[in-house]
Amino acid sequence: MAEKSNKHGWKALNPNTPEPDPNKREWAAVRRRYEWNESYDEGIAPKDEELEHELFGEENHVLTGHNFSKYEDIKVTVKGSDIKPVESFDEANLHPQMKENVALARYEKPTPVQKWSIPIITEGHDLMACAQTGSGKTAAFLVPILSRLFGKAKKLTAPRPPPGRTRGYKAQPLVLILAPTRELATQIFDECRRFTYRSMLRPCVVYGGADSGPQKVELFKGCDILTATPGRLCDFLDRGIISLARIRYLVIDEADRMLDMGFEDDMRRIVAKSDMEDASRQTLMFSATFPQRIRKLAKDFLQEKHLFLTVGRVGGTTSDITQKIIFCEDSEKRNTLVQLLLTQPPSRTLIFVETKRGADSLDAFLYQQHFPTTSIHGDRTQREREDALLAFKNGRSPILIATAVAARGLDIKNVMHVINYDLCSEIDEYVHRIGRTARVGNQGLATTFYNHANESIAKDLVRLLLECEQEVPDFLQQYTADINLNDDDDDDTYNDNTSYSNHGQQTTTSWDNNNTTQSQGSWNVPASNTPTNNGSSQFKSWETTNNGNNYGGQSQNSWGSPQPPANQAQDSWGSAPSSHNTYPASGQNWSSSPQPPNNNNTYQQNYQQPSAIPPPANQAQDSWAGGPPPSNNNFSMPGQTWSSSPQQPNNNSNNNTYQPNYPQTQAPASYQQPPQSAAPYQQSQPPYQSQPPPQTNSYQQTPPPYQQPSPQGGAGPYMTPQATPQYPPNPQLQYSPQPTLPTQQSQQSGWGAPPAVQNGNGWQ
Ligand SMILES: Nc1ncnc2c1ncn2[C@@H]1O[C@H](COP(=O)(O)OP(=O)(O)OP(=O)(O)O)[C@@H](O)[C@H]1O
Repeated sequence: MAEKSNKHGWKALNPNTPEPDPNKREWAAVRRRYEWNESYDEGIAPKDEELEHELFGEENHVLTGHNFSKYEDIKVTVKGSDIKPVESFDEANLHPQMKENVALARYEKPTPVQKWSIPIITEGHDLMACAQTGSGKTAAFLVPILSRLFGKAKKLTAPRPPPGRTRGYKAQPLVLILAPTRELATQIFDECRRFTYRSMLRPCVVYGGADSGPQKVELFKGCDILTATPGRLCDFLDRGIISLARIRYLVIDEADRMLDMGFEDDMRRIVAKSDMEDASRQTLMFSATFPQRIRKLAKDFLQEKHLFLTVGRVGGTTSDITQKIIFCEDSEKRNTLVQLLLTQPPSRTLIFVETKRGADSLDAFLYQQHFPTTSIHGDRTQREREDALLAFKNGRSPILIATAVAARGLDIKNVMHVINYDLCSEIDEYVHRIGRTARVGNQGLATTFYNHANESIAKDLVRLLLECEQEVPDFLQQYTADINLNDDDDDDTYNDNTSYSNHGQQTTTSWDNNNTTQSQGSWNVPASNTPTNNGSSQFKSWETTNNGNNYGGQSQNSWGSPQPPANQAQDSWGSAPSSHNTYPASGQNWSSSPQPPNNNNTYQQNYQQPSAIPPPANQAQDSWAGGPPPSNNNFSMPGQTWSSSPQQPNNNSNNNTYQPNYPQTQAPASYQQPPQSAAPYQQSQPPYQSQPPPQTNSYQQTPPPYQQPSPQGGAGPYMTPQATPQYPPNPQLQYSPQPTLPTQQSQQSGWGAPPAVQNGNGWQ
């Protein structure tokens, strides 16, 4: 969406960048790559200055940040073999052309994942590697693979067809790189263009949504390194346009996503049912997150003696991202977002929403508010998606609103701020989303709008905040109690137990009618939802569930985490607890709630302990419909009995209150009265609050005047000069103290004050 006008300092960072000419736009697949000529001698192919500038020009690439050296401190583990890491690219024994390309890319030192994966891949091992977002995983596989192939290219590559004689010709790549999104596939293709510069190897990309014609034309010019999204690749395999018979390296990027539901059939088609040979193939998997159940599944694709490399905790994130969580009801999100943008120096900002419609509607809203926005999501045409990304990259639209389609892998210079307008339900997705900022040692800010609908992710989120030494806001403090940061889930037991545990914790406490069960939420799986073995021995996944809800096909719906996503819980897990219900730590009694139990139940420590413990609302709904609680349901603390209710518990569980003066005549004989001494559970018990407690650094009644961000403040070369805001933020809604983005200054001097949360005017 084009910029409307600049009323508040936010404008296109590069306002003069022209909109793409619709007649001249070309697909990413046809971007120029180095074209080897048979007359060249290997090793001394001539330069192509224009292409070299396009591929390696500084303006297009993320440069290392101040904290690059902090990578040295991250713990690395390798399971499977003794490997000696390389400490420098010089030590890595790279092909001279690769050395030169690495230098052109300005890579001075390898990142940890590169230090280890270069020797692992060079020595011929299969690999599953997990390292933080933005830590150079793409080069970690491309550099050693291509370097090894450079010397053998003549021998290994398929002969090119004579021009115009492509009938019956099949592209036969040596390397296949699979990626889950079209944008990521084209980005990896761009990296391939860089690292194959002046070499004999020719990279190509195939991905859905774009014309297949130009992709085919490129394939028929020669394809040695193929990056693909699974759907389009399967299409080309079926049509006999591509053969995988020559594949030497299979790379599965974002492997946890690729092996999850949605891609499973395509992955089987590509790996198991194509002409790709197992014996001559080295398989490499990379991601920043790798839930245990996927690791187990991944073994089907790897040699038994594969290595497992982890840099930091699996699924962890970098401390270079300052993470801020703001309590914000849905109805206040737009308001909050505008104020948040107004209190930040304009800079490249990525806003994540949950739905495609939500993306369109927020895009339109911000545009009305004169913000230079654009959006990317699965319902936009591929042209629109590529244009949106380009506008975001070149600064014409420095605010990009995106769905999960942009969560993984995208590496865009100077994304300074990621805003989770809608928080996702899985922590791994959160890790990928916020990982679009703070790459290779740079700093970034991630702001997340949180409310009761997000409670299913709360504990994982708090764990991540604690692990990265981030501030845990008061309204999330309750989740800190039973988090043990030493409780690492990396233990890769690969056993055949298919129970879905909480990030690898093996204990799954089943849900039962006795709510004194205290573990972090698991449940008895309804019979029709049990994991099924749908084919191959290892491929155990959740199939279509009851109630017509199909949880296949979307990663956020895969049941990797122990709690079903909140909004689906009510559909298919009628008899299971809602993920809104949070249960206190082991050894604790039922902790109390600042508000009466309802569908958004949170149970906070400081609430006065009721004597009888009410069941969470929708548990009650199932177990207690139509009558008083049966005697076998004991919801009380040890040693106590269930207190009675003033009215017959009814089907509408939200109205059920359980108080001691419930007429005994309505209770079955076995139903027990509470002990005389027991205090009743009272609805009016203070401190009832419908909103979380105000923050200590909260809204000031008399805020200081709006401070224009300092002119030096800026996100680097793409910063706009600051204009006097003609549209200052509403002081009633202003953060205090002012939050700051990581400007060059603050990168050196540490962070500015975090965003505060104010409690007036419905702002929470
Ligand atoms: N050794 C290095 N020195 C400097 N920059 C590097 C180095 N290795 C990679 N980079 C740069 O770091 C950025 C991030 O790399 P890359 O996109 O491969 O990260 P990633 O680990 O795959 O991230 P994600 O998990 O988000 O996909 C890229 O711009 C890349 O060019």
